[in-house]
Amino acid sequence: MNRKQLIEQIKIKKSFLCVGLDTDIELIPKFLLDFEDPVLEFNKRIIDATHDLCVAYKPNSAFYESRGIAGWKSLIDTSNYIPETCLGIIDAKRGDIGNTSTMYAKAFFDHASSGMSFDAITIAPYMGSDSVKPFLAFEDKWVILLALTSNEGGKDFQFIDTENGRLFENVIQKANSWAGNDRMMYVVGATRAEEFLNIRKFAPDHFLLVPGVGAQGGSLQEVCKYGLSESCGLLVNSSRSIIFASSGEDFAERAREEAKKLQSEMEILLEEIGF
Ligand SMILES: O=C(O)c1cc(=O)[nH]c(=O)n1[C@@H]1O[C@H](COP(=O)(O)O)[C@@H](O)[C@H]1O
Repeated sequence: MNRKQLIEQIKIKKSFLCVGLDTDIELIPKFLLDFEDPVLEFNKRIIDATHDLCVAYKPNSAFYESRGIAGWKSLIDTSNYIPETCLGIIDAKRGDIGNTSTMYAKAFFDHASSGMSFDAITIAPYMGSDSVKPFLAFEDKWVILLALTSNEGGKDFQFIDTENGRLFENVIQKANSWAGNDRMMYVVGATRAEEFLNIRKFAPDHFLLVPGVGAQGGSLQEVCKYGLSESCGLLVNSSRSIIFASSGEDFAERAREEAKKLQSEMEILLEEIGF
């Protein structure tokens, strides 16, 4: 899905919600354990219940890799179940020397090779340009670079002063020369709402992937106050607060209710900026 198509979906659905598929097999309703692939069954029902309310799904690969072969199979089958009207983001936080990055890119982007063809991948910037560019060599795919993360430890390095501002500002400025806003997004945690105004100086109309609303306590209103751009420019992710809203048989309906609450707030926020 390219930038134009993503913006179209945001307009159609009046939503910039990303549902995080952090599907912990220990937390899914017990009755699903009778299915051949309980995680896939869970994800399918979540997707069926929410796809008209969100514009992206983000499986976090840790929850799948941790289950070995069965987990990879759940991830592959989930990737192929994500509808075309939603951006498929694999949250893998990769990045390595060039030839290794190319293999990571093949793993998540090249359907003929791995059975998966996500639209976008989260990447750690620490190893620099030659660790990121192999992902950009795959046509029409997005890199979502970690800039300012939502966790407490994000402050350990990301706020260090450099001659080009703080390290996360430096990351954005540098990465802007690797690809435009049609191929590059940045991760900015919802718990850092006060920084959005500043980030928009460096990335005025880039899409920002914003995790941290819901279980981590970030505020959608605060993020939007400073973060919305003229093309919307936000994908706000929530994982646990949606997918684990109930541990009973009604989990998919409850997930829909939680997604609907966020979508309704988003609709108002989009209207306010005339989007
Ligand atoms: O790259 C991410 O998505 C990410 C970056 C970040 O700074 N903080 C963060 O929480 N995430 C991811 O976003 C999701 C947040 O999940 P919830 O806290 O359950 O909504 C998890 O998959 C995290 O790995």
